[in-house]
Amino acid sequence: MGNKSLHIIKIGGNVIDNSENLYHFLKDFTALDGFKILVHGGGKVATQLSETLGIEAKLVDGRRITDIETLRVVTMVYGGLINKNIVAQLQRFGTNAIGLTGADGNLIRTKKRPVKIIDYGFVGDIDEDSVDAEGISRLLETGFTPVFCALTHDGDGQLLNTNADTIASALSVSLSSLFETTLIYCFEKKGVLMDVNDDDSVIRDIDPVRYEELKIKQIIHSGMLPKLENAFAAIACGVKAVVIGRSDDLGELKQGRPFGTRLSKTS
Ligand SMILES: Nc1ncnc2c1ncn2[C@@H]1O[C@H](COP(=O)(O)OP(=O)(O)O)[C@@H](O)[C@H]1O
Ligand SMILES: CC(=O)N[C@@H](CCC(=O)OP(=O)(O)O)C(=O)O
Repeated sequence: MGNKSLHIIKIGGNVIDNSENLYHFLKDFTALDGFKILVHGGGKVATQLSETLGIEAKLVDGRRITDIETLRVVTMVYGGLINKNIVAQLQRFGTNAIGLTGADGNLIRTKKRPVKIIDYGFVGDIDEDSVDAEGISRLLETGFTPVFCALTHDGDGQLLNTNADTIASALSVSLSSLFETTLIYCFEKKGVLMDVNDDDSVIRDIDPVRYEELKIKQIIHSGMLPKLENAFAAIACGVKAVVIGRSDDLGELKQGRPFGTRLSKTS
């Protein structure tokens, strides 16, 4: 593990969809010290545009079935609309952002998900060789702040749709060999909650044993399940810390105040 600190921060569709939240988040992101990478989703916006275009959005366990028409939509939405807007806003705040898919610079190469029971279409699965940590490190050292969207490629000319939480986790694992890496998942709630409707019920620490209990009691469900699977996979593979919290509260981190839910390897 390197001794330079790196924050990898992922924002989801609900943050991107709200221009005020996005503005505040990007301002706080700019204020964070050290090396930084931003990863964004945008599933909500892609679903909205698909429906406007008369293309039915199909998701199984939070993963989008990406046929050729849907791939065109997500390429426009993730790689174009959302990515370029975020980059332009970060430039306004003085962050020298560079917007990337995994195809750019061959930085994230994936394999099309094999068809088992479900055919996910043009969805890319990340493996241990997918991320070019050295290439990303060179960008960071040159002064750029990479902004990755949820698109990767197979090296054979095909763009693939890859879940943004998984990209953030894979980047953090791979870059842990070069940096002391913290992975932060930002979304619209204050953290992992005991009651999903009560923002004052943040669970401050979760280890794998507690996670299993919370799953059985169905306190954690839907989109939070793959997020936590990705998060635990990251800390098991050398990522220094994983935190899940509200995008609006990112400033608390800089102030050293409690922020969201922290995941730990053991209790
Ligand atoms: N215990 C929990 N605490 C907080 N959120 C939860 C919990 N269980 C399920 N969720 C759901 O998980 C969602 C976050 O996952 P997801 O929609 O995939 O996030 P993102 O916005 O990053 O894409 C929340 O909007 C919430 O509805
Ligand atoms: C394969 C797959 O499911 N890809 C995701 C990528 C976007 C994403 O992850 O967006 P959020 O973080 O906003 O959910 C999708 O198309 O929904």
